[in-house]
Amino acid sequence: MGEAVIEARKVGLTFQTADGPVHALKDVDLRIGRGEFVSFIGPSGCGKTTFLRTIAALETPTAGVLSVNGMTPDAARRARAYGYVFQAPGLYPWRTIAGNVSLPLEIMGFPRPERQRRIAEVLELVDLSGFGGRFPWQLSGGMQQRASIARALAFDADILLMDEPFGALDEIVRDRLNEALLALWAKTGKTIGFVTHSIPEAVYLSTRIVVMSPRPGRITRVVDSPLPRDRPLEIRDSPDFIALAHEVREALREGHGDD
Ligand SMILES: Nc1ncnc2c1ncn2[C@@H]1O[C@H](COP(=O)(O)OP(=O)(O)OP(=O)(O)O)[C@@H](O)[C@H]1O
Repeated sequence: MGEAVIEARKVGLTFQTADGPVHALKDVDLRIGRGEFVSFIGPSGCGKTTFLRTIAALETPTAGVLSVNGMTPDAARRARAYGYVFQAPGLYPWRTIAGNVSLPLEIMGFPRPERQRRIAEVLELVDLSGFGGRFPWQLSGGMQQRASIARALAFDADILLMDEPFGALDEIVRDRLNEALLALWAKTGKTIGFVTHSIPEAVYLSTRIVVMSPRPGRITRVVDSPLPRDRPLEIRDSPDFIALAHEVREALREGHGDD
């Protein structure tokens, strides 16, 4: 593995709630190298979202050390080290697609010509050229999610964090977006952290799959993918793909067994 972009050492996070402490993460050790595509998979409540949020400085670990591009997550956030894609597209209905993509650039003070150049570039990357003038409600769910990916790409961060971005979409659309995401990853060389509930999605997309288990949320297995980086959708019928999916399923089952 190359240079570490994200490094977690014994990271823990305990939420103090009215019902007592909730151990959302415990002893999470992980090193993500530049250009990797790492998926996080596990049952509901195992801390996948919480871990992604700690990387993005949206939560603060209560134990251990976490670094992003060699900085604290908070310093990395201020240095615009990553784009974040949420489960729902979260586009402003009163802004056009181009206007939504433009928003982070406006906040960061990019001059108008630079904003226009970047908007055109990222809309092309997600195959939405020609839709910049439309409003979110004029687009399908899959197109809206592509627009939210464009917004996360607009300021060209090296890291893309995605929390179940395709969970709400039907399978055909999801397949297409999975293919598009791999193409984008190949083209941009970004480091991607991706949360999913779907074994086939994790296996199709990832160079490594991190299997997590709840109570307390922890990593129970990290599975390296032997699949080539160039992956047509048909690869899902190959013996290597099926064996890998089986391995991830077994790891999920073992994690459950410890409860
Ligand atoms: N702000 C919070 N306050 C208290 N508890 C929280 C908070 N955020 C998350 N939790 C708890 O931490 C645990 C991990 O939650 P998290 O959302 O990270 O799980 P997840 O694996 O992403 O689940 P899902 O797949 O359902 O999204 C859960 O028990 C959850 O209830």
